[in-house]
Amino acid sequence: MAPIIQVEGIQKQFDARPVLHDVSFTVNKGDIVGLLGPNGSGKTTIIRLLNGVIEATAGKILVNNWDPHSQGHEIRKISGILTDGAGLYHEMSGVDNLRFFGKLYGVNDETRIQQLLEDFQLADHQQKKVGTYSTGMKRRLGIIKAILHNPTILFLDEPTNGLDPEGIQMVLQNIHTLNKQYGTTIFLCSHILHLIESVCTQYLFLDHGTIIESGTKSELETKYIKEISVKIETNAVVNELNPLYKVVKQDGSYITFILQTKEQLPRLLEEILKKQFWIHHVEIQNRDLESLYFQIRGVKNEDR
Ligand SMILES: Nc1ncnc2c1ncn2[C@@H]1O[C@H](COP(=O)(O)OP(=O)(O)OP(=O)(O)O)[C@@H](O)[C@H]1O
Repeated sequence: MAPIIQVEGIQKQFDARPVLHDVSFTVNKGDIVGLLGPNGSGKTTIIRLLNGVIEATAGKILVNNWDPHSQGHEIRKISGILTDGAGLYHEMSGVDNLRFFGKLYGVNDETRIQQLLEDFQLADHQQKKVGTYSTGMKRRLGIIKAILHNPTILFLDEPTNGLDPEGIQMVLQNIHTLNKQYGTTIFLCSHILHLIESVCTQYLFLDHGTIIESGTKSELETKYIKEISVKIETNAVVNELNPLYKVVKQDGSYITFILQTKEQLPRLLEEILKKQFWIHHVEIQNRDLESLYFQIRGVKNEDR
């Protein structure tokens, strides 16, 4: 896949205070990239740099082969962006906001506007002033505004902030559909790791203004997760199992094992069943994105 975002040796200072140091990464067309990092690590700053809202102190950025600083208007034509305030006009109704931004993007498609209002369950509220909307409603309208012109690249800064579980599902579903149907490249940052885990294909880990790690979940798992912690609901008698499977906890019918490789898991399950014990539930505990996040940050902090 061809790269659509190329970032090389970016530095950014605000009032001589360095915020980003030597940030480099590439995003390929059609990827859904999650930029992860603690508060203040520079995620929003990166999104603003990619859109040409602010200028880098040093380094090179290309978005669809355009320089965001001198060709930001080109980038904005093919991209959608959702940021904290969403840039909505509070004195205007929801639908008028969309008509206004639609015109700016050259999209005068009332059918599309109405369809998106339906999809994000805002159709009944479209005539109300945006100032009267709840946080979640503003967020959903902001997302419609960002995707109205069917962008090639979508930048989402904390897209699920302020949304209820239904709203979160709506947004994640839409991200997925856009990517699958149109091959939209999506660059998002979020703190809610278990939510973005279901949509992202690649991750960038940012810490103190530096990308400390990147890759697919499977690449990162292979690199960082050395042991697998698995919790099994079973009536197995531990002494009757191969001692290779280390038991770290037993709580009623829940036994937690530590395995050295993922290949050991089917063997362990097979052994339990062969010995005529039952298994009701199996849960791998340390292979989720959150575990990876802490593992990576821990390892990198030790290296410092
Ligand atoms: N316009 C600005 N002027 C001065 N400092 C700024 C400006 N914008 C951001 N910063 C500083 O840059 C650092 C990175 O901010 P940024 O908003 O990019 O972090 P973030 O990772 O998005 O944080 P959060 O998770 O809290 O949204 C912070 O210390 C912030 O205070």
